[in-house]
Amino acid sequence: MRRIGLMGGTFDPVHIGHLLAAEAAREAADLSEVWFIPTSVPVHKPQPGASGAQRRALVETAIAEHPSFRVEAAELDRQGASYTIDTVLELRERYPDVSFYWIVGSDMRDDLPHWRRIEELAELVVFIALERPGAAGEVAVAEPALPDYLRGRIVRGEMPGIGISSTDIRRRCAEGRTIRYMVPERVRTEIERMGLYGSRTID
Ligand SMILES: Nc1ncnc2c1ncn2[C@@H]1O[C@H](COP(=O)(O)OP(=O)(O)OP(=O)(O)O)[C@@H](O)[C@H]1O
Ligand SMILES: O=C(O)c1ccc[n+]([C@@H]2O[C@H](COP(=O)([O-])O)[C@@H](O)[C@H]2O)c1
Repeated sequence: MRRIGLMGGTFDPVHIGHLLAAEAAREAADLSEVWFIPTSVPVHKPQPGASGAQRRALVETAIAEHPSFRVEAAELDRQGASYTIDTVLELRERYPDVSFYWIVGSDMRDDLPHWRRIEELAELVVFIALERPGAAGEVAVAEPALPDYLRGRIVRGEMPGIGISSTDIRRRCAEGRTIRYMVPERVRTEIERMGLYGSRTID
């Protein structure tokens, strides 16, 4: 069975933490592909500053050179609240011969018990959790604290800790500060060209 990783995120904007997490997950679980899934309406955080089309375009730009990465627009096409269970059920119907893995940073791993229909979701995907500096779960021993339905359903992947967040990038843009090397160079120039997050050209 083909093994596909699903990298869900708001990507407001995509940054190198997302890209490294996806690549580390690909290696950790021997995935043949990783599909990036931008949310339409995130269910647990403020609404994005950039539109779905803008966030998707930036992800397309960021992953263009990776032969095994692509964008899956299921959540943007569906619109409304982006619950992962709905996305996974839809993808399983469209791709019955695929094993799906859902990729998360360690901050989200600890949040998993609060996700909609998580017991059902944990039967449909294996989660791959990547360490994220500053996340509460970073130093905790995760497995014993997990509810039964998540035991054995979370694979840990290793990646160099990247203390970058979309929040930090949006703030930097608004303050006219550099985001060079925090995002791929073409993403940076696109953000400036579109004037996103209050950015202006700082070259
Ligand atoms: N630096 C990072 N290292 C590892 N995983 C990350 C990192 N940044 C984000 N992730 C993971 O990528 C997924 C999507 O994250 P998201 O698009 O919300 O980015 P974010 O930087 O957390 O955004 P924001 O700052 O707006 O909350 C989540 O599972 C998150 O844990
Ligand atoms: O389905 C849920 O209940 C749920 C709750 C929190 C987060 N998620 C998903 O987790 C992914 C990462 O979320 P975020 O906010 O870090 O972009 C994204 O695809 C969200 O839709 C999903």
